[in-house]
Amino acid sequence: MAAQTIPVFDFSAYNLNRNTPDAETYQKLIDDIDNAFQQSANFFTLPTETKVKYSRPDNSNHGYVAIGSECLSANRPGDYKESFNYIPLKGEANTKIFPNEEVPKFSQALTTLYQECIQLINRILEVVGRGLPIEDPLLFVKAHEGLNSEANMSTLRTVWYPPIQDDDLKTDQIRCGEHVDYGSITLVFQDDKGGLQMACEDGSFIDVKPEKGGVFVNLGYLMERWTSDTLKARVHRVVNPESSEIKKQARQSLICFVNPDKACIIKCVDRSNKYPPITSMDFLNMKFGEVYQNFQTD
Ligand SMILES: O=C(O)CCC(=O)C(=O)O
Ligand SMILES: [Fe+2]
Repeated sequence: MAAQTIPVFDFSAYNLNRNTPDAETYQKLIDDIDNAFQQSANFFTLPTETKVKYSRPDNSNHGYVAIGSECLSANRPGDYKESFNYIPLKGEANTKIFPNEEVPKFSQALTTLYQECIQLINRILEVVGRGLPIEDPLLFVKAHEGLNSEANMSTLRTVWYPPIQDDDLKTDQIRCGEHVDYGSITLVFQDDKGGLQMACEDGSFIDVKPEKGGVFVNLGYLMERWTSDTLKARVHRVVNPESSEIKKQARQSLICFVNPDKACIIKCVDRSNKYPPITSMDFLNMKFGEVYQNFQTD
C-alpha cells in the first residue's frame, strides 16, 4: 500500500465568492495565535496552587484541567498535559473563571482567537457541505449558528505539555493518549515541538508536522455519525519526544473543538437513519462522561 500522507489544503481556492483574507488579516491571526501561546505560557508557569483556583467545575467545560486528570486512552495512565478550556458564557461569567489578576491579558487572548476561529470554522463547514451530496450545502454552517453564545458548547482549549523527565512518567504515559475527537470538526494550532500523530488505515501512525501559519483540521465522532460514516473521524495522539533536548521543553497547542449548537438534532444527512437522531448536547454529554466522571453540562 502506498505510504499515507496528511493532505495540505489552501482554502483560498474555495473562496465561495467571499474575499480571501489579505496579508494583513492573515498576519493578525498569526500574531493572535502567538499571543495566545505567550499568555498561556504565563498562566501555565504559575504555581499549581494558583492554577487550581481556576479549575473546571463538574457542571461546565470552562476552566483549568490539571496534569493526569484526563485519560483519553483507556489503555494508558492519564495524559501528561494540563489545559485551560474557554467556552463563551453569559455576561460577567464569561471572564470570571480567568486568572485576571495573575495574567491580565489571558482572557482577551483566548476570546479574540475564539472569534477569529469562527470565520475559519464556517468556511470549512461550508466546504464540507458542498463536498457531500446533500440538499442544503449550508446545513453544517446553519447547525453552528450559535457559535460564540451559550447555545453552543464549542471550546477553545489551550494545552501545555510540561517538560518531561523520564522518572516523572508512569509506564505507558504519553502526552496525549490515542483517541478520536467528539464533535464536528477540530482545529489544532501547534507550536514547533512536534509529537502529534495520526493513525493510518493500517493502524500505523504518521507525524502531523508543525507548519508555521498552518492549522490541522480533524473530524470528530459526531461528524462521522452525521454523515453515516462517509466522513471518518481519525485516531490521533501526542507522543513524548525522543530527543532529550526537546523533551526538556514544554509543548503548546491551541485547539478549537467545534460542536453543533446544543439543541441541534443530529440526523444522518443521507436519510439512512443508520444512527438514531440525537441532540448535539446529549451526544457530547455521553462522550464527555466517558472521560470525566460526574460530567453533566447545564
Ligand atoms: O495537542 C495536540 O496537538 C492535539 C491534542 C488532541 O488531539 C486533543 O486534545 O484532543
Ligand atoms: Fe484530539
